[in-house]
Formats: sequence, C-alpha cells, structure tokens
Amino acid sequence: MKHIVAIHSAKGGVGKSTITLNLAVAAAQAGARVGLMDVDIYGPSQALMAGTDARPTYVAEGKKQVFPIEAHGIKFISMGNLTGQKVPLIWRGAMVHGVIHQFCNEVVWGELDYLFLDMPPGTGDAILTIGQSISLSGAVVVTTPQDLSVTDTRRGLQAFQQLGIPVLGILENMSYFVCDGCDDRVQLFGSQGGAQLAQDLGLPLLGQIPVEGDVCDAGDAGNPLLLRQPDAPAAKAIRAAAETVLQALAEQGPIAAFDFTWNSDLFAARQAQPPQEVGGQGLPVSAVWQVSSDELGIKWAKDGSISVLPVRKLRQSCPCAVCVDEYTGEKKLLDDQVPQDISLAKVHSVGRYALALHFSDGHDSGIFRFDRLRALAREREASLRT
Ligand SMILES: Nc1ncnc2c1ncn2[C@@H]1O[C@H](COP(=O)(O)OP(=O)(O)OP(=O)(O)O)[C@@H](O)[C@H]1O
Repeated sequence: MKHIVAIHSAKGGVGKSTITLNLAVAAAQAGARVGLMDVDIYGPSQALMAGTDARPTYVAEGKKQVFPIEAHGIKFISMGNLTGQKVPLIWRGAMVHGVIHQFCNEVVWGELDYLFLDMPPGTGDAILTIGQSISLSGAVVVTTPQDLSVTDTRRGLQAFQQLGIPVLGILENMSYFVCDGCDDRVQLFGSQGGAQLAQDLGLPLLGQIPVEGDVCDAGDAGNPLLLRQPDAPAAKAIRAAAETVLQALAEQGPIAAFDFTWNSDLFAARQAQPPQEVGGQGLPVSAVWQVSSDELGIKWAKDGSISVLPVRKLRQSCPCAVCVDEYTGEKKLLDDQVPQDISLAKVHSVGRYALALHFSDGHDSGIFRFDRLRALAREREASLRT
C-alpha cells in the first residue's frame, strides 16, 4: 500500500463516512487503485452508503483470508458486510484493536495506491488505537463549523500531533446551505469554525462542503454523490479536496515501512554498525537494528550519528496510555516493575513518524516517535558523560 489515510472526526454525525466514501471514489476516478476500510465499527455505514450488503468471500475453503467487497471502483470492507447493517455494535477498545488487526491482516487487499480509513469518532482512544496499529500517511479531519464540533476537533488534532501523524488538512462539512429561491448562503451550523481552526493551527483548509439534499439522498440510495450527482456543488468541493489530498501525498512519497524480529540468542559481539540501511522516503532514520541482545541501534539520517538505546530503558519510557496517564502525563509504570532481562520480540516502523516496539513481556502498545527516541538518546548520552 502506498498511502493509508485516516478520515477522522472528533464528533459523530458530521459527515465523515460520506466524505470518506466520496474521497475514495474521487481517487478511483483519477485512475488509482483504492481501498476503503470502515473501522468505524461502532456505527459502520459504508456498506449502506456503498449500496451493497454482499458478504466477503473466502480466498479458499478453510482459509481465514477474505477478498474485500468491490463496488464503485473501490475495494472495501465494513463490519456492515460481516454482521448485517442493522445490528447495533457495542465494542470495547480491545475488540476494536482485534477487528483492525483482522481487517489489515486477513483481508486480501492486493496492490493499492490508497487505502482510506473511515475512523471511529472520538478524540483519544480511537486515534491512539489506529495510530498504533496502522502506518498512516496522514489524516483528514472533518468538522462542522459549529463551536462544539470545533472544540472536540482541537482535542482530536492534539492526539494526532502526540503520535506525530501528519494532518493533511481540515475539511469543513455542512458549512452553509444555499437557499433555493434567493441563492443566499445560510449558515445553519455556525460560521467558519473549521476555516478558523485551520488558520489558527496553520493547517490547510481542504474545503467547505455545503449542506445539500443530494448528499443525503446519495447516501440513502447507496450510490456515492460523486457518481450520482457529479456536478452538485458538494461533489465539486469534495473532488477539489481529494485533489489537494492526493497532491500532498504525492509530495510525501509512499509510506516507508520496515520491520525485523529480535534475535533472542546472545550475540558474540555487539553490532556497533548497522547491517543495512533502511532510509530514504522522508524517514528521519537511515537504520534501525539490533546492537546486542538488549540494545537497539538507530542511525539518524540528518547527521549520520548513531544512538544506542538499552531495551530496558525503552520499556521504562514507554509512552502508551497503560504506562503513562493520558491526561496528567504522570508515569504509571514503575521502573522497578520492568524485568532486568527484558528484551524485544519485534520492531517495526509506523508511518514515517515512529517505531512500534514489541517487548518480550508481551507489551506492544508503545509507539515511540522518532523525536522522542532522539530525546531519550540525548538524555542517556548526557547521563553517561556526567
Ligand atoms: N454536506 C451534507 N449535506 C447534507 N447531508 C449530509 C452532508 N454530509 C453528510 N450528510 C448526511 O449526514 C448524515 C451523517 O453523515 P455520515 O454518516 O457521513 O456522518 P459520520 O460523521 O460518519 O457519522 P457517524 O459518526 O454516525 O459515523 C448522513 O445522513 C449523511 O447523508
């Protein structure tokens, strides 16, 4: 997959699913190979909006893998196609994690240029769960102009920033309604809230989508607006937003991905130099490797310097919500709780922004942003000097 883009809204009902589907259709119309993963498993609406209740078919009898459903030139998977659209779902965070894992690993997506994720609404958990499970190229954040939605959106944006996931821009939906008789713009849900937010945070405003009956009708008819009413003002605004998003992704280049399994055998000699480079594609590191049984090496792309980080120190510094209080920032994990002989099981990149470290004690929810790893390395170097 070249790019994975999360479409997120902090509040429910602001039009995130409608926008996700139509952005996906716009990308497919531009000739790209496109997938859509409906990870809004609390309220999966993509099956309904795409107008199909088809069930995914198994790759072969007895196999777990399934082919995604295909409609309107895109491949997609939604809980709506697995459980039926009318079944209400109450899932806990851990189950969300499991479903995401299955959607990623058991759906045979084939080669894709873009995978769009219809995210669950929310400001913290949803973003953390997905940001930690999937290598995102970036996020498109949908809001209405309403103050309430904008306030929540700010909190959601902070979560993206914390994880280091680039925000590609803000898309303001339901911005205004054009009066049939007089052509006046009526601002039904507040005025310019998304535009102001984009300006305050220095983010691109990807568009302002009007409220139109056609948008609603297309969703209910199971036929995306961009195909059903391509000349509707809302369709034109979404298409323009899609062009900006695809352009930003093209400038970024494809997601850089690497992983390796930790070798649990004791090393005869430390690997002070990286065995191979992983760099390029905008990654801030040019190599990440196992230095010894309990040390991780990182070579920084910018200056070629090398940092060696003890695995125990990394485990003690895990920034995940289990180890650090999300709200106060206070450390919940005590240093002494980390076993002396802790090592790693697996290391993999997350987008261009972080490493996911799977520790030998089974803890795997820590996403270590590269800037945080660099800060940890500097702290350690300073402490070794004194
Ligand atoms: N610009 C618009 N004009 C008119 N109706 C719209 C517009 N955008 C979305 N809608 C309608 O608003 C409703 C909610 O949209 P949608 O399901 O896309 O929102 P959502 O943010 O994904 O919601 P949820 O949080 O429930 O998943 C749908 O009926 C949709 O057709």
